[in-house]
Amino acid sequence: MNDSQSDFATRAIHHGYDPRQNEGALTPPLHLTSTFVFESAEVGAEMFAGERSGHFYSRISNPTNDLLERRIASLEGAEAGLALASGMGAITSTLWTLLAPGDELIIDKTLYGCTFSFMQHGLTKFGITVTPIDMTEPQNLKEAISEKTRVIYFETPANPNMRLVDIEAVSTIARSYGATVVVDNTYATPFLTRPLEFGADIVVHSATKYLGGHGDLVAGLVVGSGEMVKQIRLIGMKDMTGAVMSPFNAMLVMRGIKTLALRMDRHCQSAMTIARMLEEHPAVPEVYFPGLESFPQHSLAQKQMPGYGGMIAFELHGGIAAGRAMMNRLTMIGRAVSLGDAETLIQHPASMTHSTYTPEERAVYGISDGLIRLSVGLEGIDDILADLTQALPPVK
Ligand SMILES: CSC/C=C(/NCc1c(COP(=O)(O)O)cnc(C)c1O)C(=O)O
Repeated sequence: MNDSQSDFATRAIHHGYDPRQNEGALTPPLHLTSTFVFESAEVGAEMFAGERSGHFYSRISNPTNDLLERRIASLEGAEAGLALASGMGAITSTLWTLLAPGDELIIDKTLYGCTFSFMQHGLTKFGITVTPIDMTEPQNLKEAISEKTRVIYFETPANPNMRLVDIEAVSTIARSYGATVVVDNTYATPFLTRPLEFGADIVVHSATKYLGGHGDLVAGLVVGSGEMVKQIRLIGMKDMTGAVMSPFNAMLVMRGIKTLALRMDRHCQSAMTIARMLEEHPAVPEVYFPGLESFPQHSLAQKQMPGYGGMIAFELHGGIAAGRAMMNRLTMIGRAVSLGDAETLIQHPASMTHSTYTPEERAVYGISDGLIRLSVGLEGIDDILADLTQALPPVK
């Protein structure tokens, strides 16, 4: 861990909380309350009118959630944050706030399945033009963007095929048209990439993944400018989706974030080792991992995510039949969707997380039928390697 990462680790544990202001309690209090009592009727009216700050109903704000929001904002280098019920809650609350009929949303062609479905099969029903492009080539954005473009959205690395988007290049183009850049930073986390530092406007997370880090919650987060986050809170979350995070989950996400730096270091180390093993294995023709010199965007990875993360995608000779057989031979690694957990997990995007894409869409959007996705966990690296090696087709 370098100095800035050390500072990151400290803020992940301490930012925004002082035990001396909480009767010495080492950990923040959990405010399991739906509503808050007004000291007078007038104060209640002032709060609803936005003339007085404070909490009055947990669908709008809650003190436990508030601390998580300030902490994730600090880690992402943002003015403000917002806690939501799920990653999809974060994404939908954000886009319902930013978009209106007649607007255009330009997306990268590879997104998490439900995100793609919300956009391509959802927003389009409400008069919003959704334009998928290969955003790994900024020139494609220059050709696609127009005065109607309101939002540009992508994941980097993309779930599931690991493609990277040059945040700085895309943000520069977007800014010249006044379009808002929204980056889903679930795969990298702010430990590796802080998109706002490269010019993005908003970051969304499935906190279900690395931030919670223990497979025991579903949650989402948004960070951005104070004004932008206020709009997403009061329009998108409060009124359009209602996708609020329970204070209990906020407490669990804050507990997860305390060890994020440690866990990401280990995820990165183990994934690098496993990616190299897969690259050498004769049964594996393709491995997609930003840390490999053979990765097409390796130099962009070095600029944008110096630790390369814990996610790997690969293919086997023999396609999905060989992939399924391999997955079914695993004994420790779990056959499960989701990612970023202590447990190593493996799954088949085409029939699982990305089954919302039609086969034709998958072919266009870079999700091959044989692709396998691996979320490298925190088990002993020798045990992960041993399980993978015994499950892969034997080396003749
Ligand atoms: C049913 S598949 C399990 C979920 C998976 N992904 C979720 C996800 C979301 C949405 O986040 P939630 O709403 O917290 O699940 C947003 N953004 C990204 C990059 C994601 O990967 C998955 O296994 O790829």
